[in-house]
Amino acid sequence: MNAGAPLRGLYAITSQAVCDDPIRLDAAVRAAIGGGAVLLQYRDKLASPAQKRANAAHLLGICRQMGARLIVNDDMQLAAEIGADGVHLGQSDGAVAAARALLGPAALIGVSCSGSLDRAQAAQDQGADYVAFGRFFDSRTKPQAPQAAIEVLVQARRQLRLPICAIGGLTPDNAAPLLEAGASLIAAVDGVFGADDIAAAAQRYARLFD
Ligand SMILES: Cc1ncc(COP(=O)(O)OP(=O)(O)O)c(N)n1
Ligand SMILES: Cc1ncsc1CCOP(=O)(O)O
Ligand SMILES: [Mg+2]
Repeated sequence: MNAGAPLRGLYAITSQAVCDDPIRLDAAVRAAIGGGAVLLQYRDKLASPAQKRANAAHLLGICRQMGARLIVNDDMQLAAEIGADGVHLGQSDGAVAAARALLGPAALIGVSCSGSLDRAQAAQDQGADYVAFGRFFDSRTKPQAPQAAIEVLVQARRQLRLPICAIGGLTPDNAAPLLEAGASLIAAVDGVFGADDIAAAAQRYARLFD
């Protein structure tokens, strides 16, 4: 995916299990991008700062080689240090303005909005590049995340100009209505990285965008 290409397609987010083993991480991410993921998020809640830096830099190399873009979860400093394409910010991960000042005008800054249009409007006003809503379904990765209703996507599409990402329990079999409702990015952890055949799983999501 070229810098500046529309934010549309499969957004694969690393699972903790793949992050915990650098060799497995390499193979899994290559399979996900090979299968069609256009964005990769490095989400790793357990590694040491040094290991995270090494993993993130390694993933950036894979993304550059394979034509995907790398977003770092939570940590704008790490995104800046390795020259990632962007950062994903939840409610306690720092401000959009701070990330913009650190990462520059070309960086992709995503913001979690759960089910809140007000948060999404604020994120857009502050200069975010995409907003993420969810979880929409049961999620093995984050079962305690608050549930959002599909209708929020319809309203967000009407109200906002930013690309909309849907997340939370999304599979190739349940994601189509979310695209119809207004999402242009489908984010998945377990559906991609929990699959026996990661490339085939990614391909199934990617076909939703044909
Ligand atoms: C694409 C995308 N959407 C939402 C999230 C969740 O972010 P956050 O609320 O900060 O929770 P953690 O992922 O940090 O546990 C995300 N990471 N990516
Ligand atoms: C990080 C996050 N934020 C809301 S749901 C979720 C987890 C998504 O993972 P999965 O695709 O496995 O449900
Ligand atoms: Mg976060």
